[in-house]
Amino acid sequence: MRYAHAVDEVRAAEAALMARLPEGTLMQRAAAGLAAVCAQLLGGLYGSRVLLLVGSGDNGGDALYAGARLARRGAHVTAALAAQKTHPEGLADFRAAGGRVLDYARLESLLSPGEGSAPSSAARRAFEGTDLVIDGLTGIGGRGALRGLYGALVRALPEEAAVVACDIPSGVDADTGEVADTAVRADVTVTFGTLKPGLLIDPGAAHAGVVELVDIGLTGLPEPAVIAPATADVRPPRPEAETDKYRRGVVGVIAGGARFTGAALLSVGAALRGGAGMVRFASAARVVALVDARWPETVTTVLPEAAPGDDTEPDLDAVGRVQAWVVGPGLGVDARGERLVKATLRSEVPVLVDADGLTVLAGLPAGVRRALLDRRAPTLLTPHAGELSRLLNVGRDQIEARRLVHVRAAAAGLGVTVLLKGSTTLVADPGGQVRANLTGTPWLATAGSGDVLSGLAGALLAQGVDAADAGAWAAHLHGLAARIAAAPRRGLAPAPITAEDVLAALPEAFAQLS
Ligand SMILES: NC(=O)C1=CN([C@@H]2O[C@H](COP(=O)(O)OP(=O)(O)OC[C@H]3O[C@@H](n4cnc5c(N)ncnc54)[C@H](O)[C@@H]3O)[C@@H](O)[C@H]2O)[C@@H](O)CC1
Ligand SMILES: Nc1ncnc2c1ncn2[C@@H]1O[C@H](COP(=O)(O)OP(=O)(O)O)[C@@H](O)[C@H]1O
Ligand SMILES: [K+]
Repeated sequence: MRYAHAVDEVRAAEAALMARLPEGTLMQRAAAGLAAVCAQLLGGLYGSRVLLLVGSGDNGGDALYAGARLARRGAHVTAALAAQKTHPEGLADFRAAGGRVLDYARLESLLSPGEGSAPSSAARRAFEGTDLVIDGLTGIGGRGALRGLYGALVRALPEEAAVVACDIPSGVDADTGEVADTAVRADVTVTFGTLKPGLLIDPGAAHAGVVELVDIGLTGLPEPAVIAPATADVRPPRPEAETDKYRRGVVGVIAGGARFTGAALLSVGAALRGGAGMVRFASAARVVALVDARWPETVTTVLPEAAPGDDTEPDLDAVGRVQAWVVGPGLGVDARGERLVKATLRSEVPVLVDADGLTVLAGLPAGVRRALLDRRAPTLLTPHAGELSRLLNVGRDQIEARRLVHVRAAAAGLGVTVLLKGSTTLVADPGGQVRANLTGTPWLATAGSGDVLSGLAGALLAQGVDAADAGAWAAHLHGLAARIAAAPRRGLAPAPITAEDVLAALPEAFAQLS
């Protein structure tokens, strides 16, 4: 499990620890860890060229002390001072170690705009041949878009240099992962004491690269703001010797309609491979016929088409008993879809609402929606940013830029567990606990892969897994399966995949859990 704590909590824990330790101890621990990672990346230090980006705060102090350590071991280190005033003791130590200083005035003239917004050729020349950049512009104190020389300096960095960010890539909001404008793109981020949420959530996570945690002795941290399960933390139930198909859990899938049939096939397939003892499927005759043909192990029910004007509730008892419902993939957003979503939510078992089911929910009057979601059994909604945008009435771009805020708002506002899909999948429960998913690949952004996720999570719900774990574990397995499908053998470059490929790789993803 990886744990990420909010900035305020980190500061409080640091303050308590600093009060017990000689001054400067924590910064030395941080700098030692940072320098060790840089030395490892560089291989040989002798003759290597290192550039420090030094901001006005303690993040710059870490970079200066780390730079001094590398200089003492033979590296040529230059500190670009991007603020008029930088950490004085760190700077003194850096100079004493033989580091070269590019002071603020000189840096400012190097960065003075060349043609258009491109970095001036003077800055390009000055930074040419850099092997490694250490980014110490802003850490947990960074707020908003990079100001002053910071942005121009980041844009002028040589592309070929490796970049190590100190604590968090500058320009990324440590609490949320939001990026207002220019931000450092790091190969490695060396973070101190605990992870910060912005390292786990896009767009920040994509800027952080590999995250290395350095122990600085921080203790007494409260509950993390975000947790990210590792593969070892994903523990779906395993059948006991004397189990039977009913005891393992039966999942009911209601999916597909007049327009879409593929979603039903994918969702049912994933439910079957997700470890439930049985899958029941109910839909229109045409969809049922397809499911029967593709997945003969499914127990299917044809739901009678309602006559126009007939608004009687569908009879879910006719489908048989289930331990969880999945409703929505390819369902359609017409009156029939609405009646089916309402019927499942009125049941007393866990319900996962996905895809068209979510659009139906978004279209209901707020009071009706609230009453439907006010249920005792767990409810898990699995929107992508577009679906969440309809539920919250917030622009899709806003949701993608500020995932954490919006997934929390949705879970708290609707009183249910919400899994927000996308480049970072987040699962929030109404109490504010958030899980971030660490697996997956951008190749997963392919039509139908969400339907696989819903079937898989539904199967976990039917096996008695709580909504937050069902969502987080399903996302983890789904991401593992996608990686296996995209690069089936070690050393192969990832290739395009289909949702069917993800479905086919689910057994191997489960096998990786043991
Ligand atoms: N507090 C501690 O005990 C420790 C802190 N450490 C380091 O200290 C960092 C925090 O240091 P600080 O609190 O000084 O904060 P930072 O160094 O992260 O940033 C604060 C400074 O950056 C400026 N700034 C903020 N946003 C900016 C923006 N968008 N554009 C331009 N300038 C901006 C502020 O005006 C302020 O001067 C941590 O991230 C970590 O690297 C480590 O040494 C470990 C111990
Ligand atoms: N950039 C990305 N990187 C990794 N995973 C992604 C990315 N974009 C989307 N995904 C994942 O792909 C799946 C797409 O699901 P969804 O949007 O519901 O598509 P569909 O409705 O076509 O099935 C989700 O699991 C989502 O988290
Ligand atoms: K930084």
